[in-house]
Amino acid sequence: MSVEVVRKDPSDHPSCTHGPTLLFLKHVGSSKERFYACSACRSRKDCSFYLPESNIRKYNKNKWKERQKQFVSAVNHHDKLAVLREIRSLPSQQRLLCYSCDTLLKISEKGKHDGHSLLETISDHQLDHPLEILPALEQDEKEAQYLFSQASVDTIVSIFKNLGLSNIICIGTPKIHEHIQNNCEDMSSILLDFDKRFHNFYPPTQFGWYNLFNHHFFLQEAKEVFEEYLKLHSFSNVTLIMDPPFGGRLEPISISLETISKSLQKYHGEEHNLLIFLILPYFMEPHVSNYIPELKICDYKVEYKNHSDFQNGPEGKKYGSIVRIFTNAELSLVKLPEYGYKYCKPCNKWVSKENTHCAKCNNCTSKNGSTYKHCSLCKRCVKSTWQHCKQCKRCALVDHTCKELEFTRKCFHCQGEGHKRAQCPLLLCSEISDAEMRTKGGKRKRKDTSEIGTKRKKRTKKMRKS
Ligand SMILES: C[S@@+](CC[C@H](N)C(=O)[O-])C[C@H]1O[C@@H](n2cnc3c(N)ncnc32)[C@H](O)[C@@H]1O
Ligand SMILES: [Zn+2]
Ligand SMILES: [Zn+2]
Ligand SMILES: [Zn+2]
Ligand SMILES: [Zn+2]
Ligand SMILES: [Zn+2]
Ligand SMILES: [Zn+2]
Repeated sequence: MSVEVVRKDPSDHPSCTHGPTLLFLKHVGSSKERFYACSACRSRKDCSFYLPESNIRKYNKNKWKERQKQFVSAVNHHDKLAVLREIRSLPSQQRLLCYSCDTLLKISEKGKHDGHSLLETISDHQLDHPLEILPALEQDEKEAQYLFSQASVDTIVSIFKNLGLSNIICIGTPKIHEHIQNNCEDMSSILLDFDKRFHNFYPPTQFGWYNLFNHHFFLQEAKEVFEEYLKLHSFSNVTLIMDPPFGGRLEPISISLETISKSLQKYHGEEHNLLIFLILPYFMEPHVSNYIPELKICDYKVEYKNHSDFQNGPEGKKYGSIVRIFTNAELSLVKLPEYGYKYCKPCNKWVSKENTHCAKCNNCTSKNGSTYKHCSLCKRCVKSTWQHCKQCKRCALVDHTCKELEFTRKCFHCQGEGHKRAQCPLLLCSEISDAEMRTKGGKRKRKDTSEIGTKRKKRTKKMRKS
């Protein structure tokens, strides 16, 4: 079974509470099913919308409009801003945050929040750094909020500075936004994120409640503010950085990026190209080349604070974080830290220090962060742990089963070439879940994350422990 997203602008699709739905195409054996489902929530317990394309006439637009209204009614950004201003005027001991109600409070209101989960005493620093007091949302089917390490934030911001980029659209990158707001006087940023808790801490000019899979703004005003941001800033120094939730689909992301790029061109001329920094695991490269071919992979290993697979050093994977930056910025100008990286003259770009230049391939060929070796029979570089197998006529792991390899030239799951099922980006989450189960000595069992509506175990707590 496999599920694809039909790559088209979703703005005329039926909407759930999270904006226009996506049209999915499910193959089961030789039969196909086309249906609309939520763009943001991969589990039906988070959003129940499901409508076969053939039943489109049964879509109850008014019912869903009403639900949308209700969904956003709890948020009035201007009221939240007024509360923030009042809270700022109080001494820190008189400030509270109610996690249960998702609101800042004065100490005099505490009685109304009896039994709620409260944070008492909030410093100015904490009000300016909400990520230090908001617990990361780690539900993989929805938010999957994994935060960059400070070293990665510093590197990314210094890449922007080197390129003369000073106005930054932060989509799903609250840490970059927070850093710029607090530390970079000569830069501006606007955060677009699905996490509505940021309404409590940023004014409408700095935060918009947004769904990146359908370019949907939950509040009309946020849409207007964003358009104004695009209008206001000169094209040459605007850039966009996006770190989508883990396992998020590239087809809809590529459409949202196109929409933003066109909007910017509308204001500043068609000759310009929006600079994009998209953060994804390295093995998404074939998919990125497919959907957003102008983005090239940069060797920088993006590190996260709260996910062990995305860390360098002893805590992380053997060869460091698996996450990279994909960008259409000129790679020769994307300068990486001297510690851990080097400039490769023939490639005219910065690469990880383990990545050796292969004269035969005329490239720095490592993908996973280890040093690769050239195989003259395969005529390409391969992982150093691989050896050429005469029977399979290709390089493979020393202990592979030859017969198995024959069947894995194409990915079993998405039928794509260039990776096997185990590396299939669409199965990424379940792959990690598998690895986890194996290390825990559990039985190997794979689940399909792209399967809409299947019940998936919450792994968030487990992941935090691992
Ligand atoms: C993997 S985290 C990235 C955080 C980033 N590494 C940082 O430190 O700033 C994904 C982010 O995307 C946001 N997000 C999740 N689903 C989203 C959606 N459908 N639209 C927009 N943002 C979304 C999450 O709230 C979270 O902030
Ligand atoms: Zn939905
Ligand atoms: Zn409360
Ligand atoms: Zn090179
Ligand atoms: Zn080579
Ligand atoms: Zn070989
Ligand atoms: Zn073999």
